[in-house]
Amino acid sequence: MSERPRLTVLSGPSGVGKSTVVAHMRKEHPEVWLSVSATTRKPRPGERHGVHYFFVTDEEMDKLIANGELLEWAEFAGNRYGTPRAAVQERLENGEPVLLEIDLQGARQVRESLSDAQLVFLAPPSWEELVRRLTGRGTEPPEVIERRLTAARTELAAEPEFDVTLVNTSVEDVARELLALMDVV
Ligand SMILES: Nc1ncnc2c1ncn2[C@@H]1O[C@H](COP(=O)(O)OP(=O)(O)OP(=O)(O)O)[C@@H](O)[C@H]1O
Ligand SMILES: Nc1nc2c(ncn2[C@@H]2O[C@H](COP(=O)(O)O)[C@@H](O)[C@H]2O)c(=O)[nH]1
Repeated sequence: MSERPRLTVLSGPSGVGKSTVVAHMRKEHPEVWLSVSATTRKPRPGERHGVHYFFVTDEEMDKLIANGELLEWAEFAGNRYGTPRAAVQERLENGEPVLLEIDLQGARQVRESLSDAQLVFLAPPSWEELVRRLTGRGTEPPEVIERRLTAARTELAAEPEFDVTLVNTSVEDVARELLALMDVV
């Protein structure tokens, strides 16, 4: 057992700013390793296979799940997402810090399988600001935004399950706090 948590989960409602915070953090600290998830979602403009996600078909996702290749997986707002197990295991065996950016269902599964994982909840400054960010991103049609906001109510209610809550008012501040929690700085 290590003295500090070696795997950190960053979770929080869709649109709260998880990817923005992680991108900011990794710009300054590219050594922080972020797991690349598999998803059945279609790529957004600018998203690249193997960089932002491994974009897979439903059949490929079925196989990943059936073969036990995912550390955790979940269905979120009509698509499936999962964390490839082997790459995470390899980093943990090398003693490298690992970061997962995943939804609440995935965070719960990680807590079950890796009891020393550190679960961090990213919260919006307000509900109105969350809606503004998710809508303002302009990547989803209104019906998908509605599904994500429905999920967000459940996710916000689960905040007490997490070890730490960070409120995403300032990307710079949250990125610094997350680095400190991961013991990178
Ligand atoms: N602190 C902040 N202040 C203002 N806007 C922010 C802040 N953090 C992120 N945003 C904006 O909010 C929008 C959503 O951010 P982002 O895509 O990072 O969210 P996410 O939590 O990763 O969403 P998802 O779970 O859907 O992938 C983006 O347009 C981003 O620029
Ligand atoms: N349980 C998992 N959730 C994941 C994973 N990768 C991403 N996510 C979460 O899905 C939603 C939607 O993501 P988006 O890119 O379509 O906006 C968001 O909460 C992500 O954090 C994963 O491997 N497992």
